[in-house]
Formats: sequence, C-alpha cells, structure tokens
Amino acid sequence: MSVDGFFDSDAPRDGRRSFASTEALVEALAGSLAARLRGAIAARGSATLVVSGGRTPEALFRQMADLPLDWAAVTVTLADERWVPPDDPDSNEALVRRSLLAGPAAAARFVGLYTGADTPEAGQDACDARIRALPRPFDVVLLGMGEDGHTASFFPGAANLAAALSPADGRTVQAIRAPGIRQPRMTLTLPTLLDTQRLLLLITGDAKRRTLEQAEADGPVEAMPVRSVLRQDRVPLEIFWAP
Ligand SMILES: O=C1O[C@H](COP(=O)(O)O)[C@@H](O)[C@H](O)[C@H]1O
Repeated sequence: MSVDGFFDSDAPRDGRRSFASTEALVEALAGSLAARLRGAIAARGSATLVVSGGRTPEALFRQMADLPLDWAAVTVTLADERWVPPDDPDSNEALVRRSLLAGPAAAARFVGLYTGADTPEAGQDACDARIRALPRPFDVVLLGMGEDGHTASFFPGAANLAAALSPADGRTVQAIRAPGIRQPRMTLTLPTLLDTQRLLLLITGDAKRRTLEQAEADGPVEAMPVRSVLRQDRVPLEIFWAP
C-alpha cells in the first residue's frame, strides 16, 4: 500500500513500492525473492543471491530464512564487506550467517568476501577469484543505501571509487577506503552488481527517503554514489521503501 505519492510519481522509470510498515515490506519482498529463487532453480538447477549488509536487511533475512525453498541449490554472497573477521560484530558475513543462513536456509552455500588477508588490497585477487567463479548473471542483487548516499561500499570521497564504478581491468571486486568509515571495505564493482536478473534497493525511514530524493536530483555520482545504480540502464532497479 502506498503511503504517499513519492514512490508512485515516476513509476515508469523505476519499479517503486512503498509500504505502511517494515513488516508489510518484509513479507512482500521475502515472498517475491523466494519466488524468483525458486524460478531460477526450476530453470537451471541453482540460484545466486547477492545481499547487502548493515542493519536494514536483518528482518528480511529472518523472514526469508524460514521460507520453503531448495536452499541447498542457492549460493549467497555479499555486495560488500567490512574488512573484519566473521566474528566481529560489524561483519556483514556475521549478519548473514546469523539471520539468513539459519533454519532451512542454513543449507545454502555461502561465499564470503573476507579472505583473512591483512588488508582488503592484499585480499583483492583471492576475493576476485571467488566472485568470478560464481554463475552469472546473478538472480538477485539486493542493495541498501546509507544516509550519505553510499550503496554497497561505494562511499562518497573514497579514493578508489572510480575503480569500483568502472574497473579498467574487469575486476569483480575493489578494495575501498574512505574518509570517516571505520573499517576498510571490499565491494563488488558496479558492472558485477549490475550483472543480475533482478536489482533491488531496500531502504527504510524518512531520512533515507530524503537521501534518495536528493540522489535523484542533479549532481555528481561521486557525491552520492547510489546515483550509479539510479542512473544506469542495464537492469531495471526496483526500490522498496517503508517508514
Ligand atoms: O555499510 C553498509 O551500509 C549500507 C547501509 O547500511 P544500513 O545499516 O544503513 O542498513 C549497506 O547497504 C552496506 O551493505 C553496508 O556494508
């Protein structure tokens, strides 16, 4: 159910859905993602799901974890990772393991980005090999967004943002360091994230909605890197929002 006109205003360009509550969003989105994964498994025998970390997707992951699905045929990986071991509370892998890969979904194969190397730069080649080995296109890429307009680990002001958005050498991942972020990161590059059948952006709250409105206005991608997915025309972007 729409709560106002914002998400309906330019529907022809993007699929936008707004919900009266996070619970309603989570229920609808979990069901829709499960249907997509089932369809991929029926067609090809396997499915690949790329998810973001942070706080926003946890309720969705918990809902998905219980859905009836041949989880053993699903590979789950991350759109980005904080360069910390999986026992660190900031690890996106830890979030996925505790909230998505629980119950029936524990049967899924998880491919993490953290390699154990001292730095993401040192781990980049090994991480690239992991992602390169996955079937493509992905079936679903689920992105989030920060209030600063970052998505995945495309941060405003990141030294290597250009390489992440447009990797000259075709690499699938990029080490990221940016002012103001606690840990260095590893992110899938933009062309890799866009190599998907379905691309979703999940945001909640009024602050992020205002960030999205700002990102949709004119301005450089480097200032609000989520613009890189808003402005591309390779794969339709679906935006899911709840207050
Ligand atoms: O640092 C990150 O931030 C974004 C948004 O996180 P949230 O906590 O505001 O939901 C997330 O999409 C990304 O994967 C994560 O590494």
